[in-house]
Amino acid sequence: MPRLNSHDDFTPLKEVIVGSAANYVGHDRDVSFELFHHENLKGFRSDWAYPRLTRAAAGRRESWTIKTRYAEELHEDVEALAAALAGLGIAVHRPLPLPPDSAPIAGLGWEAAPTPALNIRDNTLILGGEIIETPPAIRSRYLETRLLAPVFTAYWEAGARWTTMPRPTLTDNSFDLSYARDTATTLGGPTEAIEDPRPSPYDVGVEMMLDGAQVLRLGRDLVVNVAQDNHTRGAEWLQRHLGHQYRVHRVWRMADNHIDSMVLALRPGVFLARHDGIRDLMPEPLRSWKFVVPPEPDAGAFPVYDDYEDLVLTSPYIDLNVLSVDEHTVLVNGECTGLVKLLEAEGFDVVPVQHRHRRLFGGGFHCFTLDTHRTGGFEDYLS
Ligand SMILES: NC(=[NH2+])NCCC[C@H](N)C(=O)O
Repeated sequence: MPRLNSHDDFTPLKEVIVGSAANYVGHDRDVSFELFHHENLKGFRSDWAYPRLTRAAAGRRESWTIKTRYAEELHEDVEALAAALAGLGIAVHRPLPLPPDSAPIAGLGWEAAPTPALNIRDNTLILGGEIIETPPAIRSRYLETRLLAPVFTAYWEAGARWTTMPRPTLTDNSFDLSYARDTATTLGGPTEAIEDPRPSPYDVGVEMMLDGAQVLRLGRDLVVNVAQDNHTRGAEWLQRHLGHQYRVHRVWRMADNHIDSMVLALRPGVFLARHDGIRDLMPEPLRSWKFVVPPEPDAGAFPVYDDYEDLVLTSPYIDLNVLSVDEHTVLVNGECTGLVKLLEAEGFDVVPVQHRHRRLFGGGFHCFTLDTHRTGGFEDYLS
């Protein structure tokens, strides 16, 4: 296994891990899940999005079955993504698949059904030659990175540093509810508060939680989206851990959590951004970059889901979540023709890959992957 080296999202990609959708059978709807996906579950008011939930969710755990056809089609699309990357000459690694009928996992005072290591961008941050496992905010994802342990072990054996951020206890009181309580969503509408956390003998107060996908990596500069105190603590940990070599720029509430359906760097000087306002939310030195903004998503490009049976977890902007293979070549969901055309007009080579159910499983190609080897180094793109 060659050495781990990944400082950015756009220099030539040599090795990547592609998530697995095997045996994705359902979601555990407990307080951690409801809070994390709050914005899409409750805040998005549009006639083609999921209607708001009617019952308070705090403290409850309810399993929500995903229709077999959607799970199978997702699996097909993810396997095709892995094959497309391999076809481009990139070494592709895979997590362990979640076994069928896997037993629930448990923490102090809670139990949850595990989900497969699909959106692997979320719970790990690769910074250069270091693997940093980030503290999960969703209970059912608590052990997800263990499915990546064989790959991480191989990189460790080849010399990588391997770090785990402090693990949260994830009691109901661990969560800072302020974002869910007091913001208009990034999609415009107000959100409904999630109330009524249950006390636990294991309460430790508000904990550090930060997903790798909240971090935009640009060599020695990191842009970290912070929306509430769980994130503030995570960003603080990261700054202390990395010391002064890195510049950790915090951006306030660009998104509820993940940044990668808001803004992605396509090459030095060029961002792909959800809307024009993203420029003003970025750290000052990055505002002079070009921001390419795709046309508004076309409602007709998404499968039609059942308002009550199918849980929509992402916004219609999810196709912005592309994966760059190098500074000229981008893997794009072929179903998103507006974006394909725009990137071609901007001079990129687009590799179209099918991804049908991007609204049901929380991610696109950037989320499903973790680039472990790109040729770029610890550059200063701001000078
Ligand atoms: N790394 C990820 N899982 N990113 C996906 C973010 C999706 C975002 N919450 C949206 O609704 O568009």
